[in-house]
Amino acid sequence: MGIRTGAQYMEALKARQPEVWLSGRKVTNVYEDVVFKQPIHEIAKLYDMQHDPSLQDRITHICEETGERVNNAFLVPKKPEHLQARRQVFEEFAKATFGLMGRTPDFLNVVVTSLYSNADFLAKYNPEWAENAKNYYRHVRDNDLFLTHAIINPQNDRSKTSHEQQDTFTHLGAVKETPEGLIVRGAKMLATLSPITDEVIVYSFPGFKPGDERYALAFALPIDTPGLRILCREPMQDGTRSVADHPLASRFEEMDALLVFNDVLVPWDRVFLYNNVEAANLLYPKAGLGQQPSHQTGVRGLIKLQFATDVAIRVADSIGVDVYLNVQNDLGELVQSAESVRALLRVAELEYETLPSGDLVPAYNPIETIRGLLPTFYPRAIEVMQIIGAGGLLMSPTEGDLTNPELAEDMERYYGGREGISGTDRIHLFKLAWDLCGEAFGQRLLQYERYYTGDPIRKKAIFYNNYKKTHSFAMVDEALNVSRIPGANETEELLKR
Ligand SMILES: Cc1cc2nc3c(=O)[nH]c(=O)nc-3n(C[C@H](O)[C@H](O)[C@H](O)COP(=O)(O)OP(=O)(O)OC[C@H]3O[C@@H](n4cnc5c(N)ncnc54)[C@H](O)[C@@H]3O)c2cc1C
Ligand SMILES: Nc1c(O)cccc1C(=O)O
Repeated sequence: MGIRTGAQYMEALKARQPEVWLSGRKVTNVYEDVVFKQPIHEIAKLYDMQHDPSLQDRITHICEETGERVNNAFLVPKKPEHLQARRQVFEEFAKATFGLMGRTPDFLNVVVTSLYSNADFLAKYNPEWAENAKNYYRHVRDNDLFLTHAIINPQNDRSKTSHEQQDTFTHLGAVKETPEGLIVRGAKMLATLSPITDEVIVYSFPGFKPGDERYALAFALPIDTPGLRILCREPMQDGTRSVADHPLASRFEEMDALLVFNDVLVPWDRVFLYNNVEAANLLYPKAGLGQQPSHQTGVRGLIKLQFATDVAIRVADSIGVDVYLNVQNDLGELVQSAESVRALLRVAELEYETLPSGDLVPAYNPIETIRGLLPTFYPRAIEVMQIIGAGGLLMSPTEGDLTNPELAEDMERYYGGREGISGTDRIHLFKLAWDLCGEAFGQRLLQYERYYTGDPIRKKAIFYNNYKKTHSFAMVDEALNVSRIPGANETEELLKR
């Protein structure tokens, strides 16, 4: 089939009935549910972009294996232009959502592509796992599927490993093997957008200990597989808030969910890893599951940071406060943050690494540096927006007030900004800013940037340890050697005199 349209994506949603729980009710029709309607629409637009003649060649390509047109997220980069092609789809999808939707289809499609291109890693442990991963990639690519993922154990007792939790099956683990496949039980989080996806892929960040064998798992399933329960967090939008009052929150909310597997059958051909602590711990670093998606997260994160920066600048300008040095200083800092990320991304792509397989990946140090910086750059952008908008952020009336003729004069006189900014302009701008920096929606976006890539502190520690292991420290050695040149100390003595 190759690239789907938005309508085809929505048809697939309508045909499915996953077990979704939301605010104490079982959702009987995901497609028609008010909470999911708008996000479904936003995802459908991305699928339609693949058919837009002005974008198609930028974000899709003809698959060598099938001759069909597929998304660039499925491209295995073999030359620098492929890396650029992949970036183009990340960029276009992120621009269409202002970088606010982190788990658009391109994100996990890169993860699956990475599993495919690193299938040799799996083959070392079990050739069937490698074949399964490769076939799964083809299935996702050729049907243009939208995946969610759940790679984190629920936060029960983080000081204990999976097999040490009070209940054997709190964390997702294998119960038994059957001729058809594995039976799995327990929970995983934090499956963003899961109710409106086609399939789920489950694997883990490293951290397994001996004894955790049953939890060392990786597999994929259709989202409506019997026994798979999706427990949504409280929605931030009820689907009825207007686009005028909440221009971002009403459109881009990504539902997060806990997945509970109640003795779910995973067919053997969907198992990518099982019962092997070493393989599970090495999967993320050795199968490119960090370095390849980080290209998508870097591009998307940059666009989100640029958007927040631009909103902060427009807020400051609208009320004439960017004539002040302190405000210019804060806004200059945000622009420099965004420029730093933009430069790092460029370096990561230009100084790409070539793997032994011949595949190209963005350079590790700069791409990983982006991941280390975004968890502080983005919250800072939001803080600056709050500081500059100050009390005005809490003064916005509603669309109802704006459209009531009796209030029209007040709206223009008291809500207008500096000369040239009407009351209506300023109200709309401040509502946009409040969605980002005040609403629960905006707080989730901030939490996302802090944690989407795992614990930022442990991630930075891993980065440092890698750096230390691979860096030569030649300058320090050179400086030490010079000071040991015979007679060097005598020269110093002479110079002192
Ligand atoms: C909005 C959002 C969307 C997300 N979407 C997804 C998704 O779609 N799929 C998915 O799988 N995951 C998703 N994640 C989950 C994300 O991967 C995790 O939040 C992240 O890995 C951190 O894990 P945790 O939340 O369990 O925090 P924890 O690991 O429980 O950490 C909690 C705190 O304890 C500290 N801590 C915990 N353990 C240690 C330790 N061993 N050493 C030192 N300090 C420790 C941490 O520093 C942190 O401050 C999402 C997260 C967010 C916030
Ligand atoms: N955050 C990630 C995720 O959820 C899956 C795969 C990779 C990452 C990452 O940031 O490296």
